[in-house]
Amino acid sequence: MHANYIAGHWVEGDGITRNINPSDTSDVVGVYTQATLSQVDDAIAAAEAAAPAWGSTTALQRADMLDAIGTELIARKDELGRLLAREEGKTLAEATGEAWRAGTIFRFFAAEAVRLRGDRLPQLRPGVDVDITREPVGVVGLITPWNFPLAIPAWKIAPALAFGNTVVLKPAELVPGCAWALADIISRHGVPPGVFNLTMGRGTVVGQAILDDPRVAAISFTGSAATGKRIAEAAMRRLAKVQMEMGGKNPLVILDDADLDRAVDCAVQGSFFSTGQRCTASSRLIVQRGIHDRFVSAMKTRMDSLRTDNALLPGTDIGPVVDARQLQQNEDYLRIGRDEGATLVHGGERLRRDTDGFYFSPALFTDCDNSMRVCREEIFGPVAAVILVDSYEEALAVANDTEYGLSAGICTGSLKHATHFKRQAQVGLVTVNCPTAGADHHAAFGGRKGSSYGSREQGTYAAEFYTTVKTAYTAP
Ligand SMILES: NC(=O)C1=CN([C@@H]2O[C@H](COP(=O)(O)OP(=O)(O)OC[C@H]3O[C@@H](n4cnc5c(N)ncnc54)[C@H](OP(=O)(O)O)[C@@H]3O)[C@@H](O)[C@H]2O)C=CC1
Ligand SMILES: O=C(O)CCC(=O)C(=O)O
Repeated sequence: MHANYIAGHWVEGDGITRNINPSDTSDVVGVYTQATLSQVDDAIAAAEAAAPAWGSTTALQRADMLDAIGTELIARKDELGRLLAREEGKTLAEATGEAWRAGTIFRFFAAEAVRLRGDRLPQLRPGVDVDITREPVGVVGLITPWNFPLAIPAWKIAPALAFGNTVVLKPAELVPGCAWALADIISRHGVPPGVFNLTMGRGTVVGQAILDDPRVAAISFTGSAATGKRIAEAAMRRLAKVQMEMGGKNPLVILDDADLDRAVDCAVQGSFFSTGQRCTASSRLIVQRGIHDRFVSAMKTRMDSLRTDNALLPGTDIGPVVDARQLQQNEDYLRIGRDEGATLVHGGERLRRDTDGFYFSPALFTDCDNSMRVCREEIFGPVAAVILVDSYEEALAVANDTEYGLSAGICTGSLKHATHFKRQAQVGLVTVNCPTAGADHHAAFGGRKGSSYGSREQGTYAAEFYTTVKTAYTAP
């Protein structure tokens, strides 16, 4: 049994989660405990008690610990990648890349800890100095989803600790293995008891208890828009600082002058890699008339060559869907799309493989209209909808006609259109001749409209959420 990590101790709760491999449902990755409400209370109390001392450590002390954690993650990327692929279903290559990415994130924030800057402003009143410094927020609650079980916890935990906060992490119940492995590594690199706590269990129980606790000063959440709204309401009720990264319905625009091979690469990677289970996935492919038929035909050819199979097998391009519920959701949207008049031109089938898993072939719809539900609602699976347009102007209008605003891409050879799109796309992340998915850890990550709320994650921008600004006037 894998236990929670609370106040520097491994503690068993009273329920269990069996972590099932979506590539092979007979494979139990591990058995994980679920925190009781009193254990969540203990974790928050420990984090609160540890906060003053941790906030007073030197930046170099914190940097050294984060660097050591990152170094271990990178050194063990193959083993951790295997664990991730087993519990979440990403291909081994993607999962190993994610383990490496988690390590580089810790190392990046190790350096950020010592780079945190303040300001000294000119005096306005004679003899009165004005300084601006950034201080830790206090106890932060981190609630994370299943689709990036190492990278997302890493990009929340690392800046939180770097800037002197203490942490209570609630990972998604579907993927406790990576969170537990991360806690195990953190516990062995000198982080004092109470500074980092892991409480596993259900969102509606453990997550809700963290959300509602007044000692938790800030909440960082990634997950669905529906849960995000509940998180926002709970945070607002008690005026907690909150940051939320939610869904997307991300457009990839393909203009007549695009390089066809590159456009197909971007679409296939963005729509189907990681089984389409990314908030940055390209789920709407907005294609200009002159290239439309060639693009659809080239997509079908490329999709024929994609192997959907066990995530651990070499040669697998697309792993399984994460669980039976998500598989059902994907299939429901295929039916909804067909009923609305879209044409399924490729994939969308449940597949049988040597092991019993949730296999679903990437699906491509054509003849889509942006008002259809498959073009408006996040499916969170390997399903892309092609929308035909006549001009760049129409493509931009369709791209922006969504309640979401996370990422948007354009494939074009035109500097004029690329430049205009970069400025006019109503999103937080815009790409030109690159997939809409796949963010770098040193750059700001987040969106607009219904996709995100609060300040940006990652890069130097993360300091905004994990610190609070203090202005000091001093007459020496
Ligand atoms: N944009 C994104 O990055 C993601 C979007 N999604 C979308 O969300 C759908 C459902 O996925 P799911 O994982 O259930 O997403 P959720 O939004 O339900 O879950 C995200 C996290 O929030 C937790 N949570 C759930 N309810 C509460 C609550 N009341 N209070 C506090 N925490 C809570 C979950 O816990 P637990 O699940 O352990 O109970 C999980 O840790 C997907 O089909 C997909 O459409 C999912 C993942 C990521
Ligand atoms: O595209 C990425 O690399 C990150 C995507 C992400 O954060 C998500 O899907 O939740």
